[in-house]
Amino acid sequence: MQDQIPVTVLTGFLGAGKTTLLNRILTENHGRKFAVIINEFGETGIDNDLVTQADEEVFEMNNGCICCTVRGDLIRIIGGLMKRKGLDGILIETTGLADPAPVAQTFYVDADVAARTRLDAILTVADAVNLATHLDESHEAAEQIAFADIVLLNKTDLVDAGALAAVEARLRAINPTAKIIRTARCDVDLDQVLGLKAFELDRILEIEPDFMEGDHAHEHDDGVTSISLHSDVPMNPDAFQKWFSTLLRTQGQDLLRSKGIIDMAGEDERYVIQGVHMLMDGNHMGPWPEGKKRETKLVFIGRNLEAMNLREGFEACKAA
Ligand SMILES: Nc1nc2c(ncn2[C@@H]2O[C@H](COP(=O)(O)OP(=O)(O)OP(=O)(O)O)[C@@H](O)[C@H]2O)c(=O)[nH]1
Repeated sequence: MQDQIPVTVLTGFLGAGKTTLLNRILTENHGRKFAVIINEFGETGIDNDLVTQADEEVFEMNNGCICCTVRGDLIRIIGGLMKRKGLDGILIETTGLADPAPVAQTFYVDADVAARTRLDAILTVADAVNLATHLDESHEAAEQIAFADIVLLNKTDLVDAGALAAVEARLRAINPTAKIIRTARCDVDLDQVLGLKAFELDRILEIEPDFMEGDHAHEHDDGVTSISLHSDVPMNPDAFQKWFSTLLRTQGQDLLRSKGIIDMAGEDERYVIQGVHMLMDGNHMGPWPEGKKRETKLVFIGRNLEAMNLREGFEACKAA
């Protein structure tokens, strides 16, 4: 029998810090070789560009939610990876809106995948600032916590001790057994999150008795949609910053997540913009990769997006 490759499923609500953790894992000097599979919500993939391109191969799946339509793709990608030599592990980053159960199920119900891989742990990143709201508004957020073997209670730098204790109590009420690790920017020792042999089928069967029975029907929060915007014309930096920050300030409740790679007129480097509700981050990310054309890609995920005139606002930011 060949060694089974350990698989870590990395989940957590939109903007919690999954890509931040992934980058930490990929850049640490551990000498291990991982393959990374990323599933994003929204037709334009941004995370692939935001993940530090170490030696790892990154597979993107953008044409549907990993827990529904793309399971076939997932099985195919894993099937291809099985043929590789020297792979130490597979990391799967799910969309922030995924229910992790069907993803975990893939490692049991598909015979080939089950023979060659071992689900090591479901690792959930929780946003200490927004978790309570997400739990109130989205059942996926609760499922991500319920199924976790490990929870990184992240963004501890943004909340005070009382708020942190309250959110941890809420986590505990949903999942009494997961190990909870408090982090800022997912600063965790990798031995605490990888190679744990933490996933236990019995515990999952207690939460979801029909886990092993083929396709697992589940519903998504229909109110959440995404809009992807694209431009080959550079953006006017002042106009863009003003539009984006006003948007987050006024619509941040409904804008669950926004992120983009922006081609700012007159600037040599790529500009990465990130929003989680009203909080915004913007940074230069180095020069455009050789052979890659300069272009702007921006994705918004949230509720009531149609009413925000996103396309019109974006068009108005183009440099003349
Ligand atoms: N202040 C603070 N910001 C953080 C922390 N962790 C992540 N961020 C920021 O939060 C934003 C979202 O982080 P990501 O790692 O992209 O989150 P994600 O879960 O991958 O997001 P999606 O995949 O889009 O759902 C980025 O701007 C990060 O820099 C943290 O602990 N503290």
